[in-house]
Amino acid sequence: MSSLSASDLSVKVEDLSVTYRTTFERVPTLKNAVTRLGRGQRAVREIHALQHVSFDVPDGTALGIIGNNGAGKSTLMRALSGILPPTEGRIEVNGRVSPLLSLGVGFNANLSGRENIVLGGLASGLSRKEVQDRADEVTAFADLEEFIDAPMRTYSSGMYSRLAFSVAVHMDPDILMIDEALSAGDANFKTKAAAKMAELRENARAMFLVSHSLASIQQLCNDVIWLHKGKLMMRGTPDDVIAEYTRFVNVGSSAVILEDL
Ligand SMILES: Nc1ncnc2c1ncn2[C@@H]1O[C@H](COP(=O)(O)OP(=O)(O)OP(=O)(O)O)[C@@H](O)[C@H]1O
Repeated sequence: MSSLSASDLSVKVEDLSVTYRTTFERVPTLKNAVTRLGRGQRAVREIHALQHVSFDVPDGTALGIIGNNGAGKSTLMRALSGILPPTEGRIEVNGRVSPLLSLGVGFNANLSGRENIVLGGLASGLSRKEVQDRADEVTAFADLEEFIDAPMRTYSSGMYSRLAFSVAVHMDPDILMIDEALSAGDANFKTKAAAKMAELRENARAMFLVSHSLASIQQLCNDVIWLHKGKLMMRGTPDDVIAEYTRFVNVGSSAVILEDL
């Protein structure tokens, strides 16, 4: 039985840890090489990308996720969207989550943009007909009419991101997950994307936004968590958390510098 109350919580994260295990070839030292006759040695490296993170997300929350490179933000988004199973702890999600295509998961570069729209839509739980009905709108929003039948490997990174964003926001998600969406595309697209997110915020149960632009976080979110080296450092209002984070990284409060974090 879920302990999540359908009426007021969209997401509950309890004691979540995610550990990546990678193996690598250890470079043999001369002595090792001689005694082990030059055989390479496999070693396992564990990366504790998230460590005992807990938080609740009430309906109506636009949650910003901030933190330095490698803090665990994308890992958290992957775990929330169900792509990555928790190593420990649990995640309860109440509603349909938008596909996380902007992370490079879900799109197949050998297929056309149009075929990838269908894949993304199916991944987010829509029927083929529902997705096909929206394909033109998705394409138009991404300004990709001319290119939509070309394989995605021929797209620029901006075109790729615009399509990812457009698919994510047109699938009527209950929970909208956006990773670095504001850095997708050019200035014109950024403005359009920000307006779309503000509109969706009204309808979606919750929104998660990972961004290095603290100005965007401040503008679009009403709640913020700050991750650092896999740990939850702080949860609070955008003003409070951004102030603490800025103090932590010791850059002062110049808006120009804030934008560059
Ligand atoms: N597939 C993976 N395999 C192994 N380690 C990984 C993998 N993905 C991420 N990591 C590691 O997990 C940690 C958290 O990475 P993550 O991408 O979640 O951080 P982030 O906060 O999103 O960073 P950024 O701001 O640079 O995007 C990092 O130490 C990273 O090297």
